[in-house]
Amino acid sequence: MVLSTTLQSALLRHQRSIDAALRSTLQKVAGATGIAALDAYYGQMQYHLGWVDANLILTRSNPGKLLRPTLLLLAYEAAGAWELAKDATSPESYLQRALSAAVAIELTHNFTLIHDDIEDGDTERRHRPTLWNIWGVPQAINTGDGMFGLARFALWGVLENGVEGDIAAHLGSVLDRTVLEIAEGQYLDISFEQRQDISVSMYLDMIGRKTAALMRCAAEMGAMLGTRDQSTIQRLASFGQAIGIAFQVRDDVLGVWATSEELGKTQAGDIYRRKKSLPILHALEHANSQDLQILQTIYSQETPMDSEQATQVLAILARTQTQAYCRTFLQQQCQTAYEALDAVSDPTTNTSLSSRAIGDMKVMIQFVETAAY
Ligand SMILES: CC(C)=CCC/C(C)=C/COP(=O)(O)OP(=O)(O)O
Repeated sequence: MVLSTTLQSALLRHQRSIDAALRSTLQKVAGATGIAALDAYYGQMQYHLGWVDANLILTRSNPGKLLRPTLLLLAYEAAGAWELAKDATSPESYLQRALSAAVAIELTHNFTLIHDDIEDGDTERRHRPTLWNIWGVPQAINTGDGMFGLARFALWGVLENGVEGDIAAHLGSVLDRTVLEIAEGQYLDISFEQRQDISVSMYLDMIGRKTAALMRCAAEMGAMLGTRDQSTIQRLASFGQAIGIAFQVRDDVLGVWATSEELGKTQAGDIYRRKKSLPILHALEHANSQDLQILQTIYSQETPMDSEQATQVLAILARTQTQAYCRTFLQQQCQTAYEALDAVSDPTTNTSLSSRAIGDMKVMIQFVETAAY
């Protein structure tokens, strides 16, 4: 994903704190094992996170976007971390309350990616060999499991950082429920590959679980750490859900219509891969009988799609006005996200900290929205 400079600066603000908290969480657990034979186990986690190379040698780190934990910290600020910030001893010390939850979110995300790469048989992620590709499937499954355990373990760090017991327990239940939802989404996604009867609404439900649930969870957990006001928590959770769906649909739109320069990969790549993403599902629902037959024939073949077939598919997408549908849908999600944030903004009580966080979250929406024009 190529990020705009405004989005980059919004993401950058918390990147260093999240990165440091992630590293110290992993180091604490790895350092406590007492046996050198386990260094390579935690080394695999570090490899997946981009900190070391395949020989477990420190590498010039290219930290991921840390989008989800940043979302958690922004929701925390937006929801009322300012109350704590007022008494904070240093400008950033109020963040401490939320950092363990931010780490838990990022580790949860990465454990699902480790397992996803195995399930999809993907040999590369972020331009590097995947974990299973280097260390084999059994060890990669185990490292993914360990990272899930570490994510849950990390969350309880909130108890050492002033978070009340009832809130900590609730955070745990929201995170666990979300992992279940992500796995439900993944189940649906995999099962859809074998089916020809997937509707747009089934697809939207699936991405709501697989992709948006963790963004909603991040925003909801951040809000829960910042306030006890249920309507604020719900609004930020809705924002997370809407932007999560929008991120996925943006990906779907770019996967079909972005130019190669915009995408950095093959144009219409999702068509060539026969990916059942939103555009194709919309076209299947709206094509006339002749076009439907062409689509079904092309999509049921096992042989690689050639450029003539891809052109035919693109022509059907044009006849079904699928691009306009996707763009309108994307705009609607962005609108929902903006409205949720506006409902959180209260000019009479908001401080500069929460206004800045809301501003940064709006930058995220603007970034997603650009694919709608
Ligand atoms: C329970 C599990 C394993 C869930 C996987 C969740 C997930 C978001 C996978 C990545 O999705 P993707 O396949 O659409 O993205 P990518 O292109 O990054 O693989």
